[in-house]
Amino acid sequence: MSERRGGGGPRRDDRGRDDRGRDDRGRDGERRPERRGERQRTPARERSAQHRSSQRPSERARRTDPARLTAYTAMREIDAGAYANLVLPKLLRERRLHGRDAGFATELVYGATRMHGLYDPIAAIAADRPVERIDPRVLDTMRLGIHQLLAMRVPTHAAVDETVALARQVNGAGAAGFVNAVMRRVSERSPDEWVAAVTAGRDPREALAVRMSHPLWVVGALRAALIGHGTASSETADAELERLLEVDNTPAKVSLVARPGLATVAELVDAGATPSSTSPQGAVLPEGEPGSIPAVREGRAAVQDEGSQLLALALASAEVSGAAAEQERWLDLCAGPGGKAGLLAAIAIERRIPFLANEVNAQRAELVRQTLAAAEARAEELGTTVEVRQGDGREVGEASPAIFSRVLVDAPCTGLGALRRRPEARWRRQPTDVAALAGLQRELLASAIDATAPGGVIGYATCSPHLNETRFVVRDVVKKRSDVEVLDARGLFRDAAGEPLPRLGEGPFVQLWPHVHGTDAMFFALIRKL
Ligand SMILES: C[S@@+](CC[C@H](N)C(=O)[O-])C[C@H]1O[C@@H](n2cnc3c(N)ncnc32)[C@H](O)[C@@H]1O
Repeated sequence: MSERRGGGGPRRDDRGRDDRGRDDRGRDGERRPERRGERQRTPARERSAQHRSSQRPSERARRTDPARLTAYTAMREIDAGAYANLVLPKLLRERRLHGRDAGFATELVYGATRMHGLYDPIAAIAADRPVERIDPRVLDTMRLGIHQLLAMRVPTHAAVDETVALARQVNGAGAAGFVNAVMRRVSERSPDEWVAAVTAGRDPREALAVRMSHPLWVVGALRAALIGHGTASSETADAELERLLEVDNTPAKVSLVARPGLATVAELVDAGATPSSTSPQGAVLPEGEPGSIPAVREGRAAVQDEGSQLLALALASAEVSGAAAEQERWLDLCAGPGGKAGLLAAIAIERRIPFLANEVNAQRAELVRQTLAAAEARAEELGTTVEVRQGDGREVGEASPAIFSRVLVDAPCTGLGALRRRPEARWRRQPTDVAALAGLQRELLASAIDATAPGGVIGYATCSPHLNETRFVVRDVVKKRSDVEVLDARGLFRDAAGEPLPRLGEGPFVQLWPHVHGTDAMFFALIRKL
């Protein structure tokens, strides 16, 4: 699209650039005021000034509120590659937005980012042009407006007026007229009518992908995973898939873990959390900032998905025998940023077992050090060790063969099991990523097996249920070796009351699901070294 501004001076497209490609906008894309005397008024500027004076002052001065402006800035940064969960809290802090304003901006950014697979076709119909022909900045404004109109309880007039005010402020007056027309058209139909309009004529899988705002390849991969892990049959897969996609579009609750020996669930409950029914070490924070809880601030507790807690607890409770049992030593091969290492290290320390966390990336290794600081201090008190090492996990098996009793490989993966936490992730991942990670995942698992002492156990985990990152990796690595056996891991997954967790798949592996267990879709395989 090129919504040109009129007049004979430098023409500006709706990217805010003039004919010479100069950008006259600040970080928000907001127009910077010209310095006094910087430029003479051209006839066109004169006309524009006359036009402004015929506008109602309320219209002329109309600026949107800080929450919407912050949401727009976050959307632009996400478009440039930022992560929503990092950029938004930073902007909220910088702009001192708290409470309801912060909540509103968060809902706008997360909702508009997550749902633009549905909103873009709606925008295309309302704008009467493909979204590829709408400037990305203007499209972000529209996505925020459509989310308010179709998914939030913002009154229609406020959603339209505020979106137009935002467009005028950040996209320019020409674009604001265009946004106004699109918002009015969107407001003429109900959400259901829009879904019917954008899915008409599509095959059922594609219609589901658009309605649930997921890339088609992700929908296909998740359906295959539901069947391949034994969670659904081909008859029940579609209903199950729909529930899964719905939960992917629902903000995840804030789960906390009390690291054993450092904090207790009771301490988290005293701070306002409720005990988790899923994890014996877990609690759920209904509202408020986790960072305001002393145990979290001090690294004795942390924010952690209950699925991650369950698999760390499962690895810690698996039986080891032989040489591995004689001298226990634990390894987390791919530890960054340290969530599971934090829980495993705390358990190891209580049992006076040395713990090593390995991570290839220097920055992430530093995060692991920070995460384990409280555990390290406790280890010193109890005369044991917690170490962090930066290095390639693929080399550990050869460098330190057969010395660890329990090894976790929480492999780098596509993260398709944690889409509800990362609104932009579904749009960034590509089917080629799965193949690109395949070799690394196999090499890391093989190295972990080499590093494990006879009688020891290896836990292979991913936060993706994709069959190529889970079952097929384990199958391929195990079939090449005669020194391992796959164990049935299901019995090790127990809820907070100690009862077996239901619906873990057909075994021997465990596949957790957000719509079944309320956790991320974590995969876990338990392998014994013979
Ligand atoms: C899924 S994350 C691990 C998450 C972590 N276990 C936690 O709970 O916080 C995978 C990690 O593997 C690391 N990684 C990637 N390639 C690696 C390699 N060759 N050796 C060791 N770590 C690697 C990544 O940098 C990333 O930090």
